[in-house]
Amino acid sequence: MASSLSTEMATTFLSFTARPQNPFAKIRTTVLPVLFKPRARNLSYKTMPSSTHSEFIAFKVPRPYRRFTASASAAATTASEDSDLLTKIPPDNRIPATIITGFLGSGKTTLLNHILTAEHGKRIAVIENEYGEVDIDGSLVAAKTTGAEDIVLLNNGCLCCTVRGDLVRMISELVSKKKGKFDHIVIETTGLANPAPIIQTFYAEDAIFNEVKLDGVVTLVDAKHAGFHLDEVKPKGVVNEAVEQIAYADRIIVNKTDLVVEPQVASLVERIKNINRMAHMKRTEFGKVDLDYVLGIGGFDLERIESAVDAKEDDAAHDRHDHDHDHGHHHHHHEHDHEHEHHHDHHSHDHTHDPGVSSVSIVCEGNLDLDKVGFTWLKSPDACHFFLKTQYKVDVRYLIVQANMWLGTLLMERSEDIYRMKGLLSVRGMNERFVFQGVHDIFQGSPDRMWGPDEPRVNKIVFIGKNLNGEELEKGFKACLLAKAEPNGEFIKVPPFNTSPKDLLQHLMHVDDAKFDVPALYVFGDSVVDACR
Ligand SMILES: Nc1nc2c(ncn2[C@@H]2O[C@H](COP(=O)(O)OP(=O)(O)OP(=O)(O)O)[C@@H](O)[C@H]2O)c(=O)[nH]1
Repeated sequence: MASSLSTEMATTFLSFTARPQNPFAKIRTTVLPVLFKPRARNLSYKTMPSSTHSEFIAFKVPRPYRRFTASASAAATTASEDSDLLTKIPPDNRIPATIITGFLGSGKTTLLNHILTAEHGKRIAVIENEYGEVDIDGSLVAAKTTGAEDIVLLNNGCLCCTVRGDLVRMISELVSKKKGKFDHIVIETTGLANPAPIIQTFYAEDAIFNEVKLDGVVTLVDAKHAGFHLDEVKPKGVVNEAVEQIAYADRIIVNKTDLVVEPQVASLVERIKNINRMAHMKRTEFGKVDLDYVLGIGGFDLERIESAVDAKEDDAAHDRHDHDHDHGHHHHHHEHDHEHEHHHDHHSHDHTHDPGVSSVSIVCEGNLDLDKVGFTWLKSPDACHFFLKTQYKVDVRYLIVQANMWLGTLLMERSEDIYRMKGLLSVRGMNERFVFQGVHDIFQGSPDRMWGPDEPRVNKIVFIGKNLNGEELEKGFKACLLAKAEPNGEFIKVPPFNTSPKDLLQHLMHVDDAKFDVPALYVFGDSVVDACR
């Protein structure tokens, strides 16, 4: 197998309600925020298939429900013991899947046909979601003579609610029966679908997660009618699908621009930006976009966080116009002073408490104190020693055990409201940028590339969600920044050596809580050990 187990370290995304057992080949340390929800105490686990995949996942619940979870698949390995783990990120070979969503009549099928008829060399499997008895879109889709490998599956019912299981089944079947015959899956939802549960399916269902990766959510917006749908006041507790579809998007296509005048589009664009400033946006007629705009987005890839936190409308001509309208709402702008002035930031965002769905972005320079922001890496030599005794090749620098403060608490208390978030952080003592992203209570974080020698260490976070209070978020975040004088911290390096998951468990069991703040753990491996105490 791979020469280094490090290349097998896996798994990042995990829902608190699901098991972390996905062997997709990425080197990651999963960082979980505090789990203080009752359901976090009902995590279910199962044995990892015996493989060389290895993962380590840690999170902690504060007392009295403190729970530390470590997960590692047992992996017999002859891995070299180098510590250069995080630079060896192997390709993610899972099949990418794109969700196309958008309100009724916004142009989803038109875009899909454009995708299917364009020359891109990809073999695409389509899952059509037709709500109701009659398969209308099915007959409209793939107007071209599709290649032999184009596969269209139809699902009657709404994928987002009643028949999510159907999606799992359809994708599983696709993978089991047609794997190798297609390169990409495109899922067209009904116009009334809320994308959240569909997105979550890709993380909550092992059968899918192990084979398919969510590439992105593309939302079509009808330039003529969207305003009306966005305005629609729903009864309490009922979501406005048009808003939700925009909020979860990685790409927003403002379609049917031929039907409206420019100022109308511009005002719609502003409105969309207030909901989602993370997504890239384009204006189109008949869904005519370059295909790489909608396929291969990497919307959920940590490697691509930067483009999301710096998102802007992709159409330069329209950017010009939009700048004229920039009144600081949700836009951030900052200048680098190149003196690494801590806490130096110039930014603005919505300082009002928006009860609807909106975006808040925080941009500021400075180093974060992980203890405060919500993560702690092991600082004591003992702790390093202990963790590096594993064969799991966890780089202790990134073994983040304690998740207890700002971000953790935020996610714990507000996960329902936080639809999506992405961030790029400068952490004390870490030479790499730390990137993270989340969808509700699914959270993923990892070190990314090194900071450049002259690169200002600027933190950027974008939240999209309900009831966001920009001022409060900013205050909470800034409280995590180190005081200016505080040194940049040092990593402790201890050479790793091997042990089995069981030994790891035993060791952890005897670790003093006070030292590690580890009240309990689970180890996943060839043998599952539940050591909750
Ligand atoms: N004028 C104009 N019409 C468009 C454009 N894009 C799509 N249409 C038309 O709008 C109608 C609806 O487009 P579809 O692609 O079926 O929309 P949809 O989102 O799939 O619709 P539902 O399946 O009902 O949710 C069709 O008649 C399209 O030809 C556009 O940019 N301009």
